Amino acid sequence: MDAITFPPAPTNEPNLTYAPGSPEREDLVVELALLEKEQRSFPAVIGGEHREGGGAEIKVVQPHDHQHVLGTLRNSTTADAEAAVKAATAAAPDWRAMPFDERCAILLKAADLLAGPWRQRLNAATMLGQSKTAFQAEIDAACELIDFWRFNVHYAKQILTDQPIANSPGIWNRTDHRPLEGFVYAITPFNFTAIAGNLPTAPALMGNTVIWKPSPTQQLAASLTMELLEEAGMPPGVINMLPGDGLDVSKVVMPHRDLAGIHFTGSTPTFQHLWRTIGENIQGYRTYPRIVGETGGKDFIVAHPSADPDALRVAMIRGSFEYQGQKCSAASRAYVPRSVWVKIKDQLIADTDALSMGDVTDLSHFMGAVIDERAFAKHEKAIGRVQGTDHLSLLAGGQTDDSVGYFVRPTIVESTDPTDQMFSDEYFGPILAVHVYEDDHFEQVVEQMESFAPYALTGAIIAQDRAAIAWARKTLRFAAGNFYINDKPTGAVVGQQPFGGGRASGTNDKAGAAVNLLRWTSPRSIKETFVPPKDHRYPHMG
Ligand SMILES: NC(=O)c1ccc[n+]([C@@H]2O[C@H](COP(=O)([O-])OP(=O)(O)OC[C@H]3O[C@@H](n4cnc5c(N)ncnc54)[C@H](O)[C@@H]3O)[C@@H](O)[C@H]2O)c1
Ligand SMILES: N[C@@H](CCC=O)C(=O)O
Repeated sequence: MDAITFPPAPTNEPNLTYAPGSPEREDLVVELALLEKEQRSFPAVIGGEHREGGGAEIKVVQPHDHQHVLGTLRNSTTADAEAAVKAATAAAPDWRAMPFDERCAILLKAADLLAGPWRQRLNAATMLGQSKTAFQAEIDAACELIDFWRFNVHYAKQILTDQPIANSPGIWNRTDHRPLEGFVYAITPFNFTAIAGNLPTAPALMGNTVIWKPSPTQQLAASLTMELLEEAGMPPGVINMLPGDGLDVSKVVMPHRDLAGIHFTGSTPTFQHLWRTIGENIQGYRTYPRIVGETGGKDFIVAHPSADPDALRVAMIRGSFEYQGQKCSAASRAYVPRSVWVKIKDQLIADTDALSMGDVTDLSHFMGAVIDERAFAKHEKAIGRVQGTDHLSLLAGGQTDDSVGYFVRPTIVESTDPTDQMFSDEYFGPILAVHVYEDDHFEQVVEQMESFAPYALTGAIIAQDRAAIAWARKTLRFAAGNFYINDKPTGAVVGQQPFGGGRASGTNDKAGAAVNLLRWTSPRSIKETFVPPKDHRYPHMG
């Protein structure tokens, strides 16, 4: 008989520092050298079998050194997708019948493997493939992914133990937290190894089988994550990974009768396309697919005249330029009162111009390159527009160079017009738009920016005045799913600041939290009557 058990209580994985001379730095350098030398092929994983996709070849390169090829993948075809659906369907009965504790143990083992022997391999892959610095790789590929796996086990257990609180005499009520009927399609972005690892495993933990389509530019770390999960004991067919652009995969998977949910993180247009496709196919599904998507942002920092100037300056630099601004949470618009602006402007520009950028295997850099040619071109265009626009002035950065890697200098643009597109459009890179306002216009500025952008992901208020903080917290209640007071708007920690946003930023089903895991269950209410009535007549009938 199964005992009632309690998995180990989760705590956040501590960040290692990679300071010169530290053992983690030495291990990381070794892994970087190994992975740089390898030229891998990245196969699909279908029903536990590793096999080359049948479509066009895509080279996976280092963004900061785009002639350096890390490996190649082949676009997955419709035939690959059909095989993956078959494998996910075949694996489902055994996986959902597997005791919950065993499913938990697989993810807890994966977390321990990542905290130990796999840590520097996945960090190195994330640095080389996604151009993250050692620190940015550590907080993502190591700590956040470990936290997702450990905290999800804790929250899943909470869900299973959530049972009806009332039972009429002679009756026992129970809730059966079933997995969904069908498979889940997990589609993941380039920018976070942790998100890529969480999106397929969260539904799997709840007993679902999954088709996972990672981003081609994150494929190195995605393939290693898949290997790690296999080592942790994830059975064949539970998570089926299909590399490539996903276009042919979606042709098969999106209209499939057994599509039970999509777990997506990426841009708003892609998510809206997927949602529309589900709408167009709505009559063909066995059950209504769950749609969970976390998408774009136009994240803000608003400073009040009482703001601490140094706190503001550091929040602007770190919040906007860490990982080249390629976090959905990155600050890309700031509203600063003139009295504070005059105190920080020169230092802010000097600090920004001094940020070192380059090959991330040189650990002295603050930043690497943007992810690919498309992102580079988008930034060149946005910066090019500044020169010809009267109300915009370039204060820092603006230089771009793609001769070796896709480098875009951290850029600050001042705009006298808070309705410029720089305050509404997501560029997803190192460009910060600043609007300087007169000190007595704080409330008008906040009311204007509250809904000027369509997004509502992250935002920050920097202020010392408690009444101003309280007012901003209330006025900006729906402007951000993650709201920070006197801090940068990036760096949410699992279990501490559950992450996700509303409006055009997504369905706000907080990653790494119970509300997210609930979306992958379909509860069944069970009522048992111990001594059923034997007479159909009611007492009032006499
Ligand atoms: N809110 C969040 O939690 C969060 C987190 C990370 C990134 N993001 C957002 O992600 C975006 C950047 O990531 P990106 O460039 O990888 O986004 P993207 O939308 O270009 O791609 C996301 C994923 O969707 C895939 N895709 C695109 N079309 C598809 C289709 N028809 N069928 C199947 N798959 C398809 C891509 O290959 C990739 O795997 C930004 O907008 C950023 O704000 C949001
Ligand atoms: N959760 C991350 C952002 C993820 C999106 O890219 C943060 O809070 O900075």
